[in-house]
Amino acid sequence: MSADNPFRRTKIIFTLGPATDSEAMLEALFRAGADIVRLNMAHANHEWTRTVIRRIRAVSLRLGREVGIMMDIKGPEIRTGDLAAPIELRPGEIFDFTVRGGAPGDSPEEVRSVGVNYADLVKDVAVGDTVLVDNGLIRLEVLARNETRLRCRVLIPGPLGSRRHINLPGVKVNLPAFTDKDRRDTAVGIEENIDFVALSFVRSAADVEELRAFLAEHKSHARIVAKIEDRSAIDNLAEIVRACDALMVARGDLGIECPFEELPGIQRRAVRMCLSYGRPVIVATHMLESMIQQPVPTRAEITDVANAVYERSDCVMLSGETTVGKYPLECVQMLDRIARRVEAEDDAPAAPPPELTSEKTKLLHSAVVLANDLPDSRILTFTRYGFMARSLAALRPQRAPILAFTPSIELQRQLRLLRGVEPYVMPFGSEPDITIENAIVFLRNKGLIAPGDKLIIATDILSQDRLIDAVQLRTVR
Ligand SMILES: Nc1ncnc2c1ncn2[C@@H]1O[C@H](COP(=O)(O)OP(=O)(O)O)[C@@H](O)[C@H]1O
Ligand SMILES: C=C(OP(=O)(O)O)C(=O)O
Repeated sequence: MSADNPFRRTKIIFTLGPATDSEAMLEALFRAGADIVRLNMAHANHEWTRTVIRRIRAVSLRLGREVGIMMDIKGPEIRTGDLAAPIELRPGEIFDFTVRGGAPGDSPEEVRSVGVNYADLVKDVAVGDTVLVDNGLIRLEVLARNETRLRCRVLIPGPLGSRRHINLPGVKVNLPAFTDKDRRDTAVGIEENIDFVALSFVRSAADVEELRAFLAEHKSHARIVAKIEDRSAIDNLAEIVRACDALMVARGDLGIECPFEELPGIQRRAVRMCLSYGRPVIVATHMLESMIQQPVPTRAEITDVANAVYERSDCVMLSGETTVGKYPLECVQMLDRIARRVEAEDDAPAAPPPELTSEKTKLLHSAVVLANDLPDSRILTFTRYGFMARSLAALRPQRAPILAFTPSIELQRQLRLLRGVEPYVMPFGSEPDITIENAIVFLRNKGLIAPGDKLIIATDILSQDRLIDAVQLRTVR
């Protein structure tokens, strides 16, 4: 397909923050092709959350481009508290992490300190252990501990800002998978009708099931994204992939919790496993990190993004680049540009399909085989619950986009996550044939198909009063 192909297959997620939460910036980012907005609940209060969700919906409506909203809840994540101003930690400095309101009274005047959101930190960590702060940028060694504080020595110094993430590699943290804060955050998300909940530090399938039960109890249809971030997630990868609706390779934390040289292999294995189970997969963090400060990425970053596209991930994700970065719009444009270019030249042979268990998925597989055989064809499908679109996306057609029609706006937003799927909202007609005809007229009016184009239509059709599964080949007239 040509480089001016209107359909980018790889989807773009960006994290919302002060750099991007204005109406004007949202509009620019949606026009640039952003598919999903992520809200990181480590940094968001409920008032801001509600305000920005409503703003996103209003801008979507105005532009006629519905995007998905992903609420990223923090799970068993340990963070430092708020600081009025960053503390510049010095090499060799003695520094306290305090819990249960301990210190400053508990610490001598010359020892500086910060609060931590996890009271049992002082129990889980032993003298001699390493504490890493802010994605591993700052390193401390534990010298002593009591009920209310950990006393440490700074080994690798740096500036300590507000709500910095603490990693304790190898330490089994005794926090629940789905915390009270997560429940409160998710309840707000459900009220505001979010499309995805991303659960941080998923350690087993049971963690995903706990969130699923909560969503069901609150009658939410939000899809669950399991973030794999540590060693237990890697050990239990297959069961987590089976339990979730999508996986996120959260490389920020993975690169700290596991030896960093293992990260490329872990990414490759996780993406392949998702493809083999037909689960969507997101590659996240540091994709364009240098663009937080600079308007152009490094060559290595360009290649990293391309690699995620070559691996056939569903989505690539931006974090600091769009929360606090100087060039958020340029970052989305850059991902768009790299993905389109790589997709245009990707002529790798079709990947082996995921295990096809039902007759219906076998039929859809035949539709994808046909599409791969017909240059410049498009797949059309009609989906009420997303099954058809998800199954087709999982089969990774090589070039043909999957144009998915649904009567549900919620489903349209959720389908934005899927590689190769372009979702459209359209009421369904009284008979499948009428719906297909309406879809073709819609696409022609939008200039998305032209006479002579081949359409492979995967849907059920009415035959002598019976609905039968069918794959049709039509040429646009
Ligand atoms: N809603 C927000 N409000 C203010 N700052 C934010 C927000 N979301 C993210 N940030 C800032 O952007 C940085 C990078 O974003 P992200 O990767 O989502 O966070 P983190 O690395 O803290 O998990 C954060 O460390 C934080 O300083
Ligand atoms: C996406 C990640 O999680 P967070 O930004 O929430 O720490 C990550 O660690 O890569």
